[in-house]
Amino acid sequence: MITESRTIPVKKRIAIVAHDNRKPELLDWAWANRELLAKNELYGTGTTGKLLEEKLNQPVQRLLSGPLGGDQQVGGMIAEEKIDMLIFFWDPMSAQPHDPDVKALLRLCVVWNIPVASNRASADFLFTSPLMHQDYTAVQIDYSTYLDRKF
Ligand SMILES: O=C(CO)COP(=O)(O)O
Repeated sequence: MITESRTIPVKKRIAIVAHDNRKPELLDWAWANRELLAKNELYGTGTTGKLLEEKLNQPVQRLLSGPLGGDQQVGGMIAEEKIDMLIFFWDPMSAQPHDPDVKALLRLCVVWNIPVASNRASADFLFTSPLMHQDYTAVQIDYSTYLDRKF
């Protein structure tokens, strides 16, 4: 099943996303981790990206706002192997109008074996991993057998 691998470089391309109720928590976490964030390449959905850029005084490549397609853009970039890691503080207490997009993004992270943090503790564990400071070979599962079914 495992057919390929890809190298996640030292300088990681990190997508950062937060729903509105969790933006303060994300910004707190980002400030506490600003030194390591500065060594990596950041991408963000519209509003999250703007707030991060202001808070960190570091460039963040901004995509569309989540409900307007930003989550789907991040998912597309994951499928094109342009994102290495996702920090996504999603809201467990409120329904989102673009819930299918949120689910699709989280699904693609599993498909492409992308490390994901959805809360502060998991983000801390990722960011204190020695793998943050070295190349990492991530295996890639070959899901094509799922698609080869004969009907
Ligand atoms: O809705 C989002 C993720 O699902 C985030 O979008 P914004 O960063 O534009 O608020």
